[in-house]
Amino acid sequence: MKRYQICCIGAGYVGGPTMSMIAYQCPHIDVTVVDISQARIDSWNSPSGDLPIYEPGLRELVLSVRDRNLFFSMELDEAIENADMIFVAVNTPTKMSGLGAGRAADLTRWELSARRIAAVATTPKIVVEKSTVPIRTAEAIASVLTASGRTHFSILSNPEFLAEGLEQALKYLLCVHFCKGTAIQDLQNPDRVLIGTNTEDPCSVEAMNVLVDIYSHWVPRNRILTTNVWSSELSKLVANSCLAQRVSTINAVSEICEATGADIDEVANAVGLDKRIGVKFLKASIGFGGSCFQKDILSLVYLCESLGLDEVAEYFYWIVKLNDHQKERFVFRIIHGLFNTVTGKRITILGFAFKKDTGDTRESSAIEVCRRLLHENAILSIYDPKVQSSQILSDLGHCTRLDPLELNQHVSIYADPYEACNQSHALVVCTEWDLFKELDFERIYCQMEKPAFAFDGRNILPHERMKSLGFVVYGIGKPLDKRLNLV
Ligand SMILES: NC(=O)c1ccc[n+]([C@@H]2O[C@H](COP(=O)([O-])OP(=O)(O)OC[C@H]3O[C@@H](n4cnc5c(N)ncnc54)[C@H](O)[C@@H]3O)[C@@H](O)[C@H]2O)c1
Ligand SMILES: O=c1ccn([C@@H]2O[C@H](COP(=O)(O)OP(=O)(O)O[C@H]3O[C@H](CO)[C@@H](O)[C@H](O)[C@H]3O)[C@@H](O)[C@H]2O)c(=O)[nH]1
Repeated sequence: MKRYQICCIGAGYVGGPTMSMIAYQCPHIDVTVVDISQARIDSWNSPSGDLPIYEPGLRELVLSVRDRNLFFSMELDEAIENADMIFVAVNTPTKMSGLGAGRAADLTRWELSARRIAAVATTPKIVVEKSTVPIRTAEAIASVLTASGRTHFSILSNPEFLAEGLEQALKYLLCVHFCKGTAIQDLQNPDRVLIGTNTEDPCSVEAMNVLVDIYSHWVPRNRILTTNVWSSELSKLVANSCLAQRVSTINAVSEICEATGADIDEVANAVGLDKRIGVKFLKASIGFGGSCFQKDILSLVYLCESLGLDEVAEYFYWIVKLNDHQKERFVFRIIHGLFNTVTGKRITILGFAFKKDTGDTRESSAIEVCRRLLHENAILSIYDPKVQSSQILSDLGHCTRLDPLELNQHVSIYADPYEACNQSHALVVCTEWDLFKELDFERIYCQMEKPAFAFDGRNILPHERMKSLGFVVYGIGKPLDKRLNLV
């Protein structure tokens, strides 16, 4: 009997991990992940397990199913034709030019994928929207797919809610055998899986049931929500906007704290203990990053503007504006703190990823902090335990437009945090890596120029201990150190 065949177009942060999980949980299904990037596919197939994405536990998961019922391939047409179900998990970044530039999601890759499916498929397919897309995309894609009239397509929306990094991604994706502790509990109880379909079309409902069955192999049935397609598409954008809105709210409050002497962690705790509010996503920071929040909020803003809902658009847009403001004011604190000039001063950047436990730098706040400091002629020493040097240089080259030679004169990347701190005027924490909490600050203090400054953009360092060693410490939303120059 022919085994059920799934194909996923897009072997990225979503396609790779989610398909690995389906393959692991459903050994009776063959899953083929395809991509146009040879480098990505080669990396997913790397014999040493040197995957294109760093995600704790992912390597073990992939190695346990790769070449059993999980395959990574460049043969798009073959995988599409063989598939019963096709997930589309290509990137949908913000448009950079043309109509809706800076707001609308760029659906070029999605449409290209749909056209490829339409051109190749000769047997009925279930097509699953895994990428985050604007509301009514499924409708547009249906027109592209059905135009050829060669076969039948059922289109489902199944937005992905996984968050990168250990705590969130593992809870959703990774299984009992690869991780221990609370992640197991969380894994067995993912918040929800959302499947949107055209409930008036019996074929679509049948397709939805097939997808529900697949998820039911490891997700409790009451956590699998089925809605109409538009609710599903909109829910994804709204979920990210709500999460980001919490971060922007607490970051706004952090500025009030600094102006008044209140402590942001105390306030967040007091507020979050109200069960109606909850403690999660109330950690003040240098601003949210990552490939999703800003892009998805802007997509929602664009939708509202297109619908003439200007006040609603403005409301959501302020989440992003506040985020930009938070990054800007963090850099101002550094410059003012260092006596209003950082020219020629060595500044150590601790962490470059957009959050801990990932090597992903997309929209990382560290990029903007570094860009502004480089603009002020600072010399940067950067350390991140997971981000490749080439990625850091590429991100900084892109945002500063400095050529590699100029960049090399201003930026050094270190594999050791202590070396990165040598002869530095200031430590700047951009990512909340756990290892930063455990550093030997006495040793670091001795290596640094005096006065030695620490600007903690994540409030993870031991501030009081560091102050007693002699550091001048700034924490987001923390009572200000009297030794900080606040002019
Ligand atoms: N990263 C996350 O944590 C996350 C979580 C939930 C949802 N999402 C959404 O999922 C989608 C994918 O995000 P990602 O982070 O995996 O992106 P990504 O950039 O990591 O991966 C996308 C992949 O698609 C490939 N691709 C692009 N066009 C293609 C085509 N025509 N044919 C074949 N392959 C093609 C690219 O080469 C790339 O490898 C986005 O819409 C994103 O908003 C991302
Ligand atoms: O209290 C908090 C929580 C988060 N952040 C920052 O917010 C950003 C996003 O964090 P997080 O949401 O944990 O990571 P993502 O991997 O971007 O995941 C988000 O974006 C994904 C892509 O759409 C969704 O699937 C997830 O549900 C959603 O959490 C990061 O820079 C975090 O440092 C804070 O500053 N304070």
